Amino acid sequence: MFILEAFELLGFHSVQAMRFGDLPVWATELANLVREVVHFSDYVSEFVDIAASDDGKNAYLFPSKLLWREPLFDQLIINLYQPGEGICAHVDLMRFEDGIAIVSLESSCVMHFSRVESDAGIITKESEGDPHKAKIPVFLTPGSLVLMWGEARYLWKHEINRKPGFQKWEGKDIDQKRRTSITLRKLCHSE
Ligand SMILES: O=C(O)CCC(=O)C(=O)O
Ligand SMILES: [Fe+2]
Repeated sequence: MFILEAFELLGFHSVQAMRFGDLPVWATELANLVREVVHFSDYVSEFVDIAASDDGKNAYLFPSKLLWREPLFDQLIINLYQPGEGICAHVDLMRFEDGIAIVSLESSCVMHFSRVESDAGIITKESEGDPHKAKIPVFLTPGSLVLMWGEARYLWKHEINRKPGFQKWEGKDIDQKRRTSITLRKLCHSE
């Protein structure tokens, strides 16, 4: 992928690059791909874990009012993490609208989700008796797409702790390499 090569040529290590407004052509293409994947998710629904809609009648990866907004995204962040580097638990800033996409590249990793509210109830077996500690692990391989909207965007924090001992999947340590992520969001515009 050319962005990664460009970073290498420039000798970047840990980097965060941000872009607002009109996205570069490749990012617009990426956003179109996200839209296409979601739109045609019916075809792959048996392979992916699709969240139920608010009314429970339909299932979708992104609600259609978000999917068909224009533009879908107008802000871009590229994060480049060296082995051991990650991102602390957070909810994305409220200046961004609902509906956030993250493309995860290079090193596989585990992203953990935890409830913002401590009294949210029991979430996993492990958390029984202590919902404050509930963390839901999500394994991201190169090319994984994370879509956050509704509860996942507002009521859950996400984090990637790549400090030694924290990146395990199925009992094994994940081999830590450089990781790059591309986050696509839409800024809230005052009416
Ligand atoms: O690197 C990631 O996958 C997460 C990035 C993120 O959460 C953010 O930029 O807000
Ligand atoms: Fe985030």
